[in-house]
Amino acid sequence: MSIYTSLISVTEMPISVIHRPLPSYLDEEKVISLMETLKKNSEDVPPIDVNWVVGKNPDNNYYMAFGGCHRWEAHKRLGLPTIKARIVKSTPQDIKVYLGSSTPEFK
Ligand SMILES: Nc1ncnc2c1ncn2[C@@H]1O[C@H](COP(=O)(O)OP(=O)(O)OP(=O)(O)O)[C@@H](O)[C@H]1O
Repeated sequence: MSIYTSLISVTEMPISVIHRPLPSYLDEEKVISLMETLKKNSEDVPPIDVNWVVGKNPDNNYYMAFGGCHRWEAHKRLGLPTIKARIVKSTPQDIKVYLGSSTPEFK
């Protein structure tokens, strides 16, 4: 088994547990087009990347997404409860690349 299979997995995740700390800049036509694809051929829409950090307390799991803005918005507008996610096991240092000094404390 490759190391990657233990660190990365694709799953349907409840949208409500994923945090998106950065604002999305959206191309309206792309959002609408993605909504159509989700309705007709949802398998054509690949998973978004979700960074998973385990807190200092190992019971605390943090799920964060930085890209996939259009796919996220299309799911939200359709009222879908879950989104296909590629979960990437990450460290607070990985999150710092995106958030710098705004990186939260992972308790
Ligand atoms: N109707 C569609 N319009 C755009 N992309 C589509 C559509 N259907 C399937 N896709 C796929 O969905 C993915 C969209 O990725 P894309 O990088 O364009 O946007 P995003 O990642 O959701 O948003 P952003 O890049 O702004 O964070 C691509 O892999 C694309 O092939």
